[in-house]
Amino acid sequence: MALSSAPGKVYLFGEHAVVYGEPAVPCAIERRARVGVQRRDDGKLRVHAEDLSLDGFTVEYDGSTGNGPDVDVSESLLSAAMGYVDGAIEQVRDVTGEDEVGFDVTIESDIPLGAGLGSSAAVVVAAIDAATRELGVTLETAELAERAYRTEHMVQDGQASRADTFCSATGGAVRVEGDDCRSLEAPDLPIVIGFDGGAGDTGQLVAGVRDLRDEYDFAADTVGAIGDVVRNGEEALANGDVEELGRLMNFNHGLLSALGVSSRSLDTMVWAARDAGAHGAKLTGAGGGGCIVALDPTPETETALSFTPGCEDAFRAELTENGVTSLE
Ligand SMILES: Nc1ncnc2c1ncn2[C@@H]1O[C@H](COP(=O)(O)OP(=O)(O)O)[C@@H](O)[C@H]1O
Ligand SMILES: C[C@@](O)(CCOP(=O)(O)O)CC(=O)O
Ligand SMILES: [Mg+2]
Repeated sequence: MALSSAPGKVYLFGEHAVVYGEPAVPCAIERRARVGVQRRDDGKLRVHAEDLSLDGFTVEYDGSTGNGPDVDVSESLLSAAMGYVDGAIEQVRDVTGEDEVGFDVTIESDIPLGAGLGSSAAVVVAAIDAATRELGVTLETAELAERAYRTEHMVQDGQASRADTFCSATGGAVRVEGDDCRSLEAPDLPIVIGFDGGAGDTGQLVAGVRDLRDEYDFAADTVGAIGDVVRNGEEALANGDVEELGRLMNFNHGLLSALGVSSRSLDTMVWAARDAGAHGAKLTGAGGGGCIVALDPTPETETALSFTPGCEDAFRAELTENGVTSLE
C-alpha cells in the first residue's frame, strides 16, 4: 500500500488564457487530496471515492476488458467523474510498462470538486505518485507533473495547460507558459476564498472559450489581454505589492467574465469582497460556479462573504510550499 497527498491551488492570474500559451500564476494552498493505492494482480481497478458527487460510491470493474462499473448513473456523468482517476492509472501503466496491473484506489480530499481549486490535478498527481511507488518506481517531480498533465489533457478533450498539475506537484507559487514551468518566490498572501457550493465542468468551460476565440477576434484579443495582466501581476508579486495585485486580479476577473466563464454567484461574491475592502477579487479556475479568490489582510472579506447569499463557505487559505508528499 502506498499513500500520497497533493495540494489544490488558486489562480492569482491567467486561467483559461494559459491553455493558449499565455502565462499563468497559480499558487498551491493547504487543502489536499490523499490517494491510497494497493496493487492487485487480477488487472481490476477498484475506486473508492467518498467525496465524488455520485453520493459516495464504490465501483469495481475490470480495466483490462474495458467493461464499465456497475452503477446506475448516466454514461457521461460517470466518465466525467471517473476520467481523471482512470487516466492517471493509464499513465502509471504506461510509465511503468506494467500494462495489466490493477489497483485498489481510495481517495479522500478536502478540496471541493469542480470548484476551481484544482481537485482534479491534486487527485491525479497524488494517484500517479502513489501508484508508481506502489510498483517500486519513483518518478522525478518533473516527470510526475508531465504525466499528470497528459491525464488532464486527455480528459479535457485535448485542451489543458500544465498549470494546475505542475503547481500541485511542486507546491508554492508557480509560473507556467506553454511547457515552461517554474517556481516563483511569493510573499505570504492574505488569501480569502468564497465558495458558492457549486461546480463547473472544466472541459466544457474550456471548450466554450475555445469556440469564442475561434469565432471572434476580440475574444482572442481578450485572451491576449489576460496574458498582459499576468505579466504585470508577476511584477507586482515580485515587489510584494498586494494593492497592485488586487487591482490586476479585478481586471483579470472582468476579462474572464467577458469570456463567459463567470456566473451570477461568482460575480456576487467578487463584489461582496470588493465592497468589504478586499484589495481585489476574481474567480479562480475554470469558473461557471465554485470559488472566488480575494486578497484581504483584515477579517472583513471573510465576514462579508459568510453573510452573502449564495456563498456557502468562506475561509482563509494558506499558501503551501509542500507539493506532492509521500505519506506511506
Ligand atoms: N475526491 C475526489 N474523488 C474522486 N475524483 C475526484 C475527487 N476530486 C476531484 N475528482 C475528479 O476531478 C473532477 C473535477 O475536476 P475539475 O472539473 O477539473 O474541477 P477542479 O479541478 O476545479 O476541482 C471530478 O469530476 C472527478 O473526476
Ligand atoms: C481553465 C483552466 O485554465 C484551469 C482549470 O482549473 P480547475 O480545473 O477549474 O481548477 C484549464 C487548464 O489550465 O487546463
Ligand atoms: Mg481541474
